[in-house]
Amino acid sequence: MSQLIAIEGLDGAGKNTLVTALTAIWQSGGLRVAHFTFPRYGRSVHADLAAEALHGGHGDLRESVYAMALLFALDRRAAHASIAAAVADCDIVICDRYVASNAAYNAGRLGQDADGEVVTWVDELEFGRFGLPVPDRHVLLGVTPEVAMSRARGREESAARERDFYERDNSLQHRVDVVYHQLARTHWHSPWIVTDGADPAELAHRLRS
Ligand SMILES: Nc1ncnc2c1ncn2[C@@H]1O[C@H](COP(=O)(O)OP(=O)(O)O)[C@@H](O)[C@H]1O
Ligand SMILES: Cc1cn([C@H]2C[C@H](O)[C@@H](COP(=O)(O)OP(=O)(O)O)O2)c(=O)[nH]c1=O
Repeated sequence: MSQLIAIEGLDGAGKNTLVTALTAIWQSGGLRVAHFTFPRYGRSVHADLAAEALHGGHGDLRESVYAMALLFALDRRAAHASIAAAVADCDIVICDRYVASNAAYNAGRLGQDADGEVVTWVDELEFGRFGLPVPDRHVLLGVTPEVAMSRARGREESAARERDFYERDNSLQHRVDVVYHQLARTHWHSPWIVTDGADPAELAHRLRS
């Protein structure tokens, strides 16, 4: 039976690295794996507008928490059919960021907890109104904000990839971290595993068991 898995964590936590490792492990075991990365930059106008806003474009767009959240949600809505097709075709569909990113970042921005208003709004919009599939499992790559921010800084220097408005905001990263751990503790929508990502082989096995 197909499994939908969401990998969550702060900017620079190592999600992309972990998703690549998990995908390789499962594929080498003969499993059919599909992978999505949100935001879908270059493929979704909503994702591109959000990225441009996070780098200073589009006036005061980024000041609006709900407008930014809506752009990220519309990006996922446009991927709905592709996700459903992947779930039908593959053994595992893994998402590098998914709906919980919108919950954690926007609760963090508003200083709310995981049981606050904006998390309920994201839930009702994306899983309710848009009908996006609920992940079978969530993984929180729960390295500390200090580790994640130092990796994001390292990436900025080595890959000439400028950090955006959220990545530069240390206190936002700390608040998002708190909400992510609240979502994980309460197993928001499905069981959550919190990991430091150091042993992808063990995690790959655990996610299949
Ligand atoms: N386990 C790890 N230990 C040390 N560095 C790591 C680890 N995982 C990722 N990195 C590095 O940290 C940076 C951010 O990793 P990345 O996977 O792009 O994070 P994310 O997708 O969460 O933003 C990259 O430069 C990557 O090489
Ligand atoms: C997918 C998603 C991302 N975000 C935030 C998290 C990140 O700080 C920011 C950009 O996403 P990110 O994955 O960090 O993209 P990149 O590092 O490749 O630019 O958007 C949301 O607030 N909601 C969402 O639904």
